[in-house]
Amino acid sequence: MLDEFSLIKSIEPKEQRHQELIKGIGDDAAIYSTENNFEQIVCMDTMVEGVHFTKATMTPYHIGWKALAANISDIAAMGGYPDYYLVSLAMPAEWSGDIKEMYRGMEDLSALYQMDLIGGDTTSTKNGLVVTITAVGHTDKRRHYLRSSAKPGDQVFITGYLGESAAGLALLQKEIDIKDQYARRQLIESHQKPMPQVEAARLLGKIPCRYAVNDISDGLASEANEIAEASGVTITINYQSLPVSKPLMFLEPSDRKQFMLSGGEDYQLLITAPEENSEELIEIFQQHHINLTKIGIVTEGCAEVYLIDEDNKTLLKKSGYNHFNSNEE
Ligand SMILES: Nc1ncnc2c1ncn2[C@@H]1O[C@H](COP(=O)(O)OP(=O)(O)O)[C@@H](O)[C@H]1O
Ligand SMILES: Cc1ncc(C[n+]2csc(CCOP(=O)(O)OP(=O)(O)O)c2C)c(N)n1
Ligand SMILES: [Mg+2]
Ligand SMILES: [Mg+2]
Ligand SMILES: [Mg+2]
Repeated sequence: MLDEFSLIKSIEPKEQRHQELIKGIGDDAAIYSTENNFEQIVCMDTMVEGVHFTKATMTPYHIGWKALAANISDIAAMGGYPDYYLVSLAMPAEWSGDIKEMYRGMEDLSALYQMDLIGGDTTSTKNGLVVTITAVGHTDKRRHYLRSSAKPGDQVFITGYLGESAAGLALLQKEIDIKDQYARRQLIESHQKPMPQVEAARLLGKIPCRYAVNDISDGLASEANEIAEASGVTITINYQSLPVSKPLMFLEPSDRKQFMLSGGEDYQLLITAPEENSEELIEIFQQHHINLTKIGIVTEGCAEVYLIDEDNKTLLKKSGYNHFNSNEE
């Protein structure tokens, strides 16, 4: 069976029928131009019981919050602002009492951005809750950021911290243990209630230059490879440059490395930007108190990602989450 990414490649249409379409399949969201000064952004993400959550890892409130957060994150990764969303529920009868709470989770997050819930669909299913959200957003004309825009000489940045969500999941599934209650709470919250990086993405627009952006849903290794592939460049990441959040200091170094590189569901942004704009970029993020860290560089070469850790330089493969091939390392 084809893995997730090969399957998606195999269904990509051969022709494009609307000339307004700027990007269809192959980025975080689709984007097309309109007659006014905006571009429209549309995306869809699904959460499936047993794959994205279980009753032990997420409450109904968190399922609602996170399903919407994943979609808003894809809009942010295009440089956009979220406006509307639609919700499709495939629901086993046992979940009917929990749906109100799920919508409360969505409502609380959507209120932060003044988003409107404008529709959806409801069906029954025999096994497992499935929540699919379509989100609609916009960006100013030509202020969208594609995965294919990275160029040799660019620097690579990350917002926030990586690995917290995967560590939170490992705690919830009792695969690891941390005694410190504050650290536990923070990691579990990162897993259950992630914050999409809309403000960070919009801040990029204050320094108009060429950006490639991807949000981290499948893990840094995977998302960096996607930018490298789409842009036809080599990306080199320095492991020692990755910021380590305080709660992650409680982990074994090998677990920490695995979570930070391949954990996924952090919904932080991976960004490349020209070197000449980098200083200004770091400054404006500092002014707005949003974490932005330089973690690597873009060079000429084929679509590859390398990881430097102390004196070792190794190929960093797409080792993150892959539906149908989730044990790939
Ligand atoms: N079943 C599908 N049919 C058509 N397009 C799809 C399908 N699944 C994914 N895509 C498209 O493939 C691209 C990559 O999807 P995905 O890996 O889910 O991105 P992300 O990790 O940013 O959510 C997106 O453009 C998405 O819209
Ligand atoms: C119970 C449980 N097991 C495993 C995971 C880990 N996990 C599931 S899906 C996923 C990746 C993100 O989901 P995906 O459907 O690939 O979202 P997209 O990349 O399209 O945004 C991860 C890390 C989880 N969140 N919960
Ligand atoms: Mg994405
Ligand atoms: Mg997706
Ligand atoms: Mg994915």
